[in-house]
Amino acid sequence: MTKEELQQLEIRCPSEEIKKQVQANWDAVAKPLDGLGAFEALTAKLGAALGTADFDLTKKAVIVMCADNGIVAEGVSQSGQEVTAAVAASMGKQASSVGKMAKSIGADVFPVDIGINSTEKIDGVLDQKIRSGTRDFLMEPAMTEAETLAAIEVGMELVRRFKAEGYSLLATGEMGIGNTTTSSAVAAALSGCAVEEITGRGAGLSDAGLLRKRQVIAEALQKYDFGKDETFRILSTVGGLDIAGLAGVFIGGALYQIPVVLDGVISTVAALVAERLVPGTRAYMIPSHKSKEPAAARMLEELALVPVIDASLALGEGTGAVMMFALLDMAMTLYETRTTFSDISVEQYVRF
Ligand SMILES: O=C(O)c1ccc[n+]([C@@H]2O[C@H](COP(=O)([O-])O)[C@@H](O)[C@H]2O)c1
Ligand SMILES: Cc1cc2nc[nH]c2cc1C
Repeated sequence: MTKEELQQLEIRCPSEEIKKQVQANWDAVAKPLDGLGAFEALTAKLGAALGTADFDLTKKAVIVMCADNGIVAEGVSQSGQEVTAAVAASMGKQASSVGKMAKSIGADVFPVDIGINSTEKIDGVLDQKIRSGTRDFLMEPAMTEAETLAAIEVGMELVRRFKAEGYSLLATGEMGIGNTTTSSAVAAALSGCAVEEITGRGAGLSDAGLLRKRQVIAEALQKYDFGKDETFRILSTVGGLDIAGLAGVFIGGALYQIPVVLDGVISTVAALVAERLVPGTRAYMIPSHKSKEPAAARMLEELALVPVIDASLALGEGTGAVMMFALLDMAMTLYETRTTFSDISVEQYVRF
């Protein structure tokens, strides 16, 4: 796929009719009108994306893009790149946080090596490595155009494959030391927001570390002098293989009409990248939580998506998205087994 082919992809609009039908089904449930709040609108969005008001969300999976970031050499994270491979290995055994949470609700986790800085194959992790970590973006662009496109295609292809395997809802997750630096840099460039406003402590940084992280991002943004609409150049220059892969997952979700749940700041930045590259993609996005990292709220605003969980989560891996899976499961139980006003012989409430 070339950059031009990517930007010419056309996204089908989800059906407004089905959205209305789901809302009508909710209105028939014996409960106050709009009683389930955002979950009514979100399930209507899910039905519309899936093309039916009788949808089933039983088969769910999280795609976790694992990759390293050359910018870690600049002292922007508390640990070194070796931690990415260690956590990915734990994920491959379903022993990391996301594996445990997903198991509790019967969702599947697919960790993907899209760019871990190691030459070893990791058990339980899909090998889709584009390269062993990106370049240090303070010195040179993190990725080439070809690497960026290849990572986007990995994400798109995984969605195609999981749809064929019968999944009806996917979520995004990631693991990669340094990826809150790449995400903050992309977020600042896409939004024009000040670096100090958008950059947080990631997995845990001292005051001096945070100062350094902000300096590094500010220096890079000055060096590359992006325009806000240069999405692809921003992604390949200061982004990462995980962000590009996740952007591919969102684009694949829209193309193959499978809704995709956002997770934390990295995933939310990837979502905005996807929407800017292929407009219309956001119609297939389901927000989950507002990460503690300040860039997340800003990106959600740009996407006009309102998350239902606000719990200062800052874990990544897709954990917040899996929490959302659990909440959606509860809403779906009510929807699928609905007890209606007519079941209890009460006249249905009308909308004014
Ligand atoms: O999801 C989030 O919002 C989030 C916020 C802070 C940290 N993280 C996770 O922490 C790692 C990145 O932290 P850092 O400090 O190395 O940039 C990466 O593996 C992320 O999954 C994730
Ligand atoms: C241990 C650890 C686990 C993680 N999971 C996601 N990001 C992480 C960062 C660290 C450091």
